[in-house]
Amino acid sequence: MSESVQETAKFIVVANRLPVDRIVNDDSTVDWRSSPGGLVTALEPVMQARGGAWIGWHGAADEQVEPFHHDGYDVIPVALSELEVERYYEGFSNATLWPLYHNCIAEPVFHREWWDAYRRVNRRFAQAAADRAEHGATVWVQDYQLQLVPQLLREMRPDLRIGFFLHIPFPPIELFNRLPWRNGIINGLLGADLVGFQTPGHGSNFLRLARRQPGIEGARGRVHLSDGRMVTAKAFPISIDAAGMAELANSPKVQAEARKLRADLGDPSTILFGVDRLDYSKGLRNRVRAVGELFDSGELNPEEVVYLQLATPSRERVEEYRILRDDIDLLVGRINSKSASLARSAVNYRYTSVPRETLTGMYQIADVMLVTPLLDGMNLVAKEYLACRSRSDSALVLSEFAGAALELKQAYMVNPYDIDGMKATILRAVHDSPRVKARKMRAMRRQVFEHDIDLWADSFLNQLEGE
Ligand SMILES: O=P(O)(O)OC[C@H]1O[C@H](O[C@H]2O[C@H](CO)[C@@H](O)[C@H](O)[C@H]2O)[C@H](O)[C@@H](O)[C@@H]1O
Ligand SMILES: O=c1ccn([C@@H]2O[C@H](COP(=O)(O)OP(=O)(O)O)[C@@H](O)[C@H]2O)c(=O)[nH]1
Repeated sequence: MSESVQETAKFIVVANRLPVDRIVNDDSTVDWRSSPGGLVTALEPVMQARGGAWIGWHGAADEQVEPFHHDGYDVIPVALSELEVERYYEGFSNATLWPLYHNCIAEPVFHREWWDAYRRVNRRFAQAAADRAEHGATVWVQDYQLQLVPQLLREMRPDLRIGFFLHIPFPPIELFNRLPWRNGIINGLLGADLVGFQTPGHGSNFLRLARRQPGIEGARGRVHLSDGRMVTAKAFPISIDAAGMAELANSPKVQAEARKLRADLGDPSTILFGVDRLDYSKGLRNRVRAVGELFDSGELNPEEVVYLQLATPSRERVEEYRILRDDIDLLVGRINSKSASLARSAVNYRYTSVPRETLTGMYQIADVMLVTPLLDGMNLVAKEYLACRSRSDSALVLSEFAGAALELKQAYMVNPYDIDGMKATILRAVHDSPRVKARKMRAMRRQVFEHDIDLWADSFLNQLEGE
């Protein structure tokens, strides 16, 4: 395969994020770092297998970066100004749409200038795809930051096959209809031939709204537009490269890392583990409270049990995320000040991201994995744990409001709003017999290995290309 960047591509992914972030250091030197979040984890192996071009923002403001070749595909950076980062990314995407689509856990903020920036930036992404696509190419647009791209791209290039996948929940009509620009968003999405969702419920919410648009009729997962086009909406639950992760987990390097991590934590008899972007949708406040109360009451003994929680920095300039960071610092500090032995802390909390090998090592030492979002499109962390941890005496505590809960039915299921219920379930996950845990793990691991990222990409793209 050629190592130089191609002028055009017959397969293109368009996402707000590129797989790598450009970091400009204080001394003006430049580093590239792996981008945060599950979207990148999921799409990287798809691009490595298929080749083509990935169009996205490189994570730094006011910087023009030339296209480059990376891991078997072309990376086409789209530039954003500082004001666009503020209004399109932090504003409309992450202070309007993100809370609105996550059940208004935080109050969505509506500003007309943010919407204007969102439209302008969506047009830039659509233009970049139109310029790069071969005649008849397949273009796969990703996520809530780019919901206008399908329609804009179709106007520019009617010859293309256009797919769209939403990684986060699509809200019920009563919430979506608060959005002053709701028709713009629905029409934007209807520019695609196929719109994919994480769960059937999200797809039905979208179809109900689409059918209310003038001139649109629909039945059985499809809508017919007045121009004769047909748009299909369907669930395609996203997944991970399960075999690749298992291989990494079993490598001598990660095994050694796991042993060292366990020793560094003081070799406790039980390790509870959580890893999340520091986002209010992930339910960290309630999770930390629940575990803290278990330490307080002595139901978990801090001499024997450690709770390791990694929170990866996310959207740090958005108000709600700053407040959350302070809240978690405070909660963890309180627990440790009460229950810490001199030798080690009950809660080992790290506000950082870690290399893939280290994270894999952490999954390996986690006796009980805590995944308790208030609402989550899918949650790949739950699936990664299952792929990496082959020991049968393991337990996954999972929120019923994560998309993953529809597939991982044998998990220790919790309502993350019910702190007492969560405490009882965590204790069950710690104390259940190895036989009970083994049965659950076997069934869930089978599900993850049989429904991996290749199956996700193939099902979506085969359907799109057959439409
Ligand atoms: O790009 P950021 O603003 O730093 O945020 C990171 C990503 O977060 C979201 O991830 C979602 O996608 C996952 C994979 O489908 C899914 O498991 C998870 O439930 C979602 O929250 C966001 O949707 C991405 O666009 C961001 O890149
Ligand atoms: O230090 C870290 C912490 C997390 N992750 C990855 O971030 C992704 C989180 O995806 P998920 O779907 O659980 O949630 P999102 O952050 O996308 O909402 C997973 O693939 C993790 O392996 C990572 O690469 N480094």
